[in-house]
Amino acid sequence: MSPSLAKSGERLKNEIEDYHKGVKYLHESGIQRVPKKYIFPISERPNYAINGKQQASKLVNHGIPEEVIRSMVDVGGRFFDLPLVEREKYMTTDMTTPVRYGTSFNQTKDGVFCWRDFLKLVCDPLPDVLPHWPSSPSDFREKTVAYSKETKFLFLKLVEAILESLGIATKNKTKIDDEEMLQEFEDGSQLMAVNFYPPCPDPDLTLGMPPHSDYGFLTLLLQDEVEGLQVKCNEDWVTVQPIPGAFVVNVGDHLEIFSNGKYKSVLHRVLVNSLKSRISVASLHSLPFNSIVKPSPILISETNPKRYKDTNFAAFLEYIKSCDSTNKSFLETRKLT
Ligand SMILES: O=C(O)CCC(=O)C(=O)O
Ligand SMILES: [Fe+2]
Repeated sequence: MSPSLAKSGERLKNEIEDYHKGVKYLHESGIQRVPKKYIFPISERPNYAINGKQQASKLVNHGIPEEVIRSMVDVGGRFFDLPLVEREKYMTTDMTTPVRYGTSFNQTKDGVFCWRDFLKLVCDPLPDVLPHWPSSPSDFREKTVAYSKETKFLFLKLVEAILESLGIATKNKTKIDDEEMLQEFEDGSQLMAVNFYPPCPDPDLTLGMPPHSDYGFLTLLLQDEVEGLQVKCNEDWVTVQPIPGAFVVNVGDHLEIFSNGKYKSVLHRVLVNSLKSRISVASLHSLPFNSIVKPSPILISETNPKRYKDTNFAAFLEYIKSCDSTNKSFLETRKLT
């Protein structure tokens, strides 16, 4: 934990407590919420610009209708506008529930809370999880289902491109193995995190999210027009400028393991600001929950030995329950020396 976070713990503790009692500046200060209407210039032609050397890429021209994207940000914002009695129905420390409303990064472990609330939704299998999702706002499920389906489809397109870039699958998917592999991703897990960062009275003293990498294969991240996301490039933190309607594609730990280190998961964090609230929607995709994630055997040879241990979700969940899971620390435990 950085000293500035620890300091924020002393300075902001009372304000944070007030915030989690549901008071929040947002309702009292009259600060304008995220504007709800944008124009999203997404052209028709798909153009998947994924480059093996990049860890986070912005994806435009992805073909997801602008209305689906706009509605997701809008309905996500309206969920966080609900009275606390409505939101707190979904508060739980049980990480295995299909819906979880909470705060900070890891609520049960963080000594100092980050300036972020979240709603996490397990998206598969949809018929099982949907009845657990919030029923308020009344259009929440409809809008979120549409968004989760579109992002899943986009994820599969990206996986095809990534497998091809690694020389694992062929372009025309003529091999049975290729189809089986893609099927596994199709049956894979999807978790959505809707993040809400209220205006913070002293943004220099805290963070919206601490430095971390996402555990999955890829994250499709949608941010509204308020900046805050930063990725670590060499020694610098670089702000990822929001482009309306574009996705930030973050490589997660599972892809780093699967590619035996050819793709590197991206370390990222979120800054907050004193003026505007911010919303982001992260769609985390990976293999099925019970699958073993391991370096692809096709990429392993005598000259290119296996660099990561096999892992699974259970190991990850155990880890985050017991340790501080920031700074790519889980991935470090998976490395073979
Ligand atoms: O709010 C953001 O831009 C990033 C959110 C994020 O990193 C996450 O949900 O894992
Ligand atoms: Fe993240």
